[in-house]
Amino acid sequence: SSWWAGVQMGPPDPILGVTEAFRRDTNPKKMNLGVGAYRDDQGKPFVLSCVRKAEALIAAKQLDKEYLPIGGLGEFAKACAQLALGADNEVLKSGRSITVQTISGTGSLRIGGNYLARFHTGPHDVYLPKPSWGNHTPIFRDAGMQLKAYRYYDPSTCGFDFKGALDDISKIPEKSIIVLHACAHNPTGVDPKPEQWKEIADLVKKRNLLVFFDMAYQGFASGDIDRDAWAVRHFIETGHNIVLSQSFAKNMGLYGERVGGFTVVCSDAEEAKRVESQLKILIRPIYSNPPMNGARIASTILNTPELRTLWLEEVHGMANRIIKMREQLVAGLKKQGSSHNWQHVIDQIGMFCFTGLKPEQVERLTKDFSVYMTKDGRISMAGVSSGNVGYLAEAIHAVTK
Ligand SMILES: Cc1[nH+]cc(COP(=O)(O)O)c(/C=N/[C@@H](CC(=O)O)C(=O)O)c1O
Repeated sequence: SSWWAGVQMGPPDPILGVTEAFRRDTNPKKMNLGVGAYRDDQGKPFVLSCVRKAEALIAAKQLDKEYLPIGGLGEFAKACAQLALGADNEVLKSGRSITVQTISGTGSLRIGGNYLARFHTGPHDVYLPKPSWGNHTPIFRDAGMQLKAYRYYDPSTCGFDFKGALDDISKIPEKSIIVLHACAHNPTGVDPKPEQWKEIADLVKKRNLLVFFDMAYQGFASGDIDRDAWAVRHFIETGHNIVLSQSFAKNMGLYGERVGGFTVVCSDAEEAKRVESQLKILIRPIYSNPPMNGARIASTILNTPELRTLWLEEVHGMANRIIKMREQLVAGLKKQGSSHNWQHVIDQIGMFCFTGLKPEQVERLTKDFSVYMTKDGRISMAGVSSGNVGYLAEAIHAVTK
């Protein structure tokens, strides 16, 4: 018989599989609110002009195609860490952190998971918020870690279950790993307020937990890169030696270029060197060294003043368009005569809106209206435009009245 007779047909990815189904739909009014990828008001993928300008600058240099170091493009890794921590952060000044370029955010989380599996001396339990990004679970599971959860989202308010989170975190065994979304929580769009972050930071310290920050939307949440990094910087300031994954997929629109970074904040520069050596030993037998193109683009943007300024304007513009769509969707639902309270659609932040729709309502939206979203009722607001927001309001009202 064949080698692979025993291989089962697996299910489509909960997020990326939505796009596959969307592509097969022939309804001209179809809407893809599945994958978290930005679209402009014409519903088109958006390549930032700072990216195009950076590409031209790079092309003009006629650079070679030599291998990058195992840890990636040095100027990118440095700029990546400075973006997250702030250029004047003592961690960077004292050289007590290491940042390696990774294959976007997913690659960063996976390298991080593999690193923890090999070197973390505490329990190999990774506590995710409930709910979290769907891919977090298979990433850490396949890295050999155990998955646990802490309460995060309150379905009754469509908001943050602060009390539940504190209760659960206060019971997490010492030295366990806790994953925190730095900003624009996926899938709920619900972020702790600064005061709540402060309490979480104190409690995590008391519990002596290892913090794994996932920052995939810096700048994209509020439109302000420093504001979106506030929690990461607060935890570091209050003495947490965190690990951090970053992605430039969304905030620079570099989805397919796969640009990301993984950072370990250490006790001192000597420890950072030892950690760096082990990260390189771990990466070398996986993909040896990362792809250069996207890292060169991101590094050129971050390190060229006028491109950085242009980028900040563009990322602010993307965030603003999403916020406008939130407001227009709620206005549309009111116009339809919906009696529900949709305030959470406006209050939530970042790419996603956790609508609160039940699976059967999601099912009807797809079947009757060709509106595609993940089963948990998450919609990527980036897929909403002034051209289709009215139709979306009509569809949501139809399945919720
Ligand atoms: C929280 C979070 N972290 C990391 C990633 C990884 O992205 P990368 O492209 O590897 O840098 C994503 C992507 N989220 C969107 C896309 C996806 O699922 O892959 C999404 O939730 O739709 C996240 O939402």
